[in-house]
Amino acid sequence: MIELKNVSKSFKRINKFGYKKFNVLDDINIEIETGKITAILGINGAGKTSILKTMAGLLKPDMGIVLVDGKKISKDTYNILSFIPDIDSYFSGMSIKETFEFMDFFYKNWDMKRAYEMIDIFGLDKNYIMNNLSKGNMARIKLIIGFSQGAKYLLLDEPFSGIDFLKREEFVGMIPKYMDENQAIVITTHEISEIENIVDDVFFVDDGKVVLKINAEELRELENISILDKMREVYSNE
Ligand SMILES: Nc1ncnc2c1ncn2[C@@H]1O[C@H](COP(=O)(O)OP(=O)(O)OP(=O)(O)O)[C@@H](O)[C@H]1O
Repeated sequence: MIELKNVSKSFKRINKFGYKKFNVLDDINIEIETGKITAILGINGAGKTSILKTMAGLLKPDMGIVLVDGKKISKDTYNILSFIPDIDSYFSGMSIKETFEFMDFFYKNWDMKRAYEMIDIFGLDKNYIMNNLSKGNMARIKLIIGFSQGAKYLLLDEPFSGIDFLKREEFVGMIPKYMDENQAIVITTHEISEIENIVDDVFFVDDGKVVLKINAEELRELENISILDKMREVYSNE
């Protein structure tokens, strides 16, 4: 389990009066359970990426605590967390094959068989050069890298940006297909409709706060409404 307990983080922002502190994360409490796909949902600037970076140990909270399997983030926890960022900054001059070889060297649990299986499914060629990839193919490679690192916790920041409408269903379907039961996947998104069918827990984030947590199954059973409807309800009450 990943636990964020009373996590707060602020940055300084410059304005005409000088610097002003503003809260990016404000007393966040989140639990990520294994065997589940969890979505962190919110509009632009809500704090989704900051939450993911905090889970990955890349952003240090000013207050509160982050526990991964009951332990504070350390070198040991890095091996069980895989953070796939929104930006495409991978190894620009390398081919896909060379990128995989680099990953194999770097990550002790790298699964080369899985990586090649996934590029076949996506119809990619291992000799493609990374910086020539289209946005959609880069998104696919990032998903492959995430799933092949063999990490228990896979943190995917906006994984669907760049994937066109027609291919999204196939792409989204790969996530539960490749997920192990003792793994947990966290996805940030502002478009819940595309993952509505695969997600278990959803944390609605607004202005650095968790404003609602729902379980997708319970929502369907108890309220008989979709997550998208719930999202409209939450954000229209502002
Ligand atoms: N290092 C930083 N320094 C200053 N401000 C930051 C920093 N990182 C994030 N912010 C600000 O914190 C707020 C939340 O950013 P964050 O990237 O977490 O939001 P988000 O929900 O992921 O947004 P988006 O959907 O646009 O990616 C934004 O206002 C952003 O400008």
